[in-house]
Parts: sequence; structure tokens; C-alpha cells
Amino acid sequence: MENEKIITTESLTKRFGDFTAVDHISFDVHKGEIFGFLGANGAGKTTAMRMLCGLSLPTSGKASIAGFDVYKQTEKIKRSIGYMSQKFSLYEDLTIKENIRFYAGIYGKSNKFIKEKTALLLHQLHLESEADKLVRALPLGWKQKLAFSVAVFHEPQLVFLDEPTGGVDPVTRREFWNLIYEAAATGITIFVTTHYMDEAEYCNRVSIMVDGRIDALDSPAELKRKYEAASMDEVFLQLARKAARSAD
Ligand SMILES: Nc1ncnc2c1ncn2[C@@H]1O[C@H](COP(=O)(O)OP(=O)(O)OP(=O)(O)O)[C@@H](O)[C@H]1O
Repeated sequence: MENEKIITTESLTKRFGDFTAVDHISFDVHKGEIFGFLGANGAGKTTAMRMLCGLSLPTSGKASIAGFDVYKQTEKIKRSIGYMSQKFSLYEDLTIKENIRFYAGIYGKSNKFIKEKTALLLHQLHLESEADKLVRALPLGWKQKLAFSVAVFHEPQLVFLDEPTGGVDPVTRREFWNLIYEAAATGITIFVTTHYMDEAEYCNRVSIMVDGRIDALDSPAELKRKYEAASMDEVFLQLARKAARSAD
């Protein structure tokens, strides 16, 4: 169902002392959508995402992820999602195959499932001959692709990607996005933060956070029309210019 909601938030807020990092955000994400979550440094993206993943309790407001409540059902949320952070969580001292097995094991997948899916994944990533090499030997772009594949290995309904493509060239980023499209085509919802505006163009819808609030949310085409901008870069700059929070 195109309009089935997998994330809903209502006035979701997180304060640290008297500082409001996330300020009453309300939005929905639909099942199967590629949803871009943008904002300048310090806008509150990571804080918001940590609440949605069940890693941090909100101060106030409501949110439901895959039908589960972010206050009371955090363990169920964690089992329904995949997560890839900026410092992707692969073990450098384990081989590629060992990393896959380790993460799949956490989600309680059967040996048969793990074996068959590992073979498929290694084939898709063209990593068959590298399977027994340590992850540390892989170039950054390959680590990112592997980390993404591991994050969706257990076939979650939804995957959160926090700046998944930092530090690699545009061609490698484009290859990474092919993996995102493939996952989305199987019905997995993608929630992605990025600082790259070409990537914002690849999303179905994009929200832009400014100083803890969501200032804009629409498809890239509609945002460009509304802000009379030629690119998402221009839309972003128009909004980010208003930010009172400094980058660091
Ligand atoms: N545990 C914390 N205690 C106090 N302040 C915090 C804490 N975590 C985040 N903040 C503050 O909340 C604000 C939002 O931070 P957050 O990391 O969510 O932003 P972001 O949009 O993800 O930025 P970036 O793109 O740099 O990762 C920042 O001003 C940050 O300093």
C-alpha cells in the first residue's frame, strides 16, 4: 500500500537540559519510500534518528515505527529495522564472511538462511573472491556497500542510514545508491541522512531540518518549484541560511 505509514511522529521533541535539539517535529514516512532527512550540521538529524530507532527516549511528543511505540516498544523497533551509522559498524578484524554471519546471528536467522543469503550477497557485491579477507583490507566505498548489505541482511521493514556515503567519490556514491534502489524495490523503506544534494535528488521525498524543526518537506521537484530553485542545493542553501545554530 503506497500510503501505508511506517513512521509517524507528532510533536516529537528532545531536550538536553534547557537546549531543545529536536523541536516538535511532525511527519510521516510511507512504506517503500526513499525518505531523505536533511539539515545542516547540528540541525538535530542524528538526535531525531536515534529516537526513531529506539536508541534514545524522547522528552515529549509521539512516534511510532513499524507500528511500535518509541517509548514502550524499543526492543520491537530494533528488531524491525536496520541501521547503518556514519562510522559503519563492521568489525575490521573479522573477515567479510564473518561479519555477515555475526550480524545475521544477532537477528536470530537460521543457518540455512544465512548460508544461502551470504552466497547471494557476495555474488551481488562481486566479493566472492574476497569473502575470507579482513574487512580492514577493503576500500572505504566497498566497506560502505557491505555495511549497507549487512544492515538489510535480516530483511527489515525499514533501514536507517546516517550519512552512509561520506568520504567517497561520486561514482562510488552512485553505486551505493543502486543498492538503495534495489532494496527499496523489494519493499524496504529507506530513511537516509546526507549532506550531498545530488543524493537528495534521488529521494522520493525530502525533509529539511533547521534548528531542530522541520522547515520543508516534499518531493525534490516540488521543493524546487516552491523555492524557485534550479537544484536541491539551492533549496537547501535558502533554508540553511536562516539557521541560528552554528555548525560546531
Ligand atoms: N547528548 C547531548 N547532549 C547535549 N547536546 C547534544 C547531545 N547530542 C546532541 N546535542 C546537540 O544537539 C544538537 C543537534 O545535534 P545532532 O547531532 O542531532 O545534529 P545533526 O543534525 O545530526 O548534525 P550533524 O550533521 O553534524 O551530524 C547539536 O547542537 C548538538 O550539540
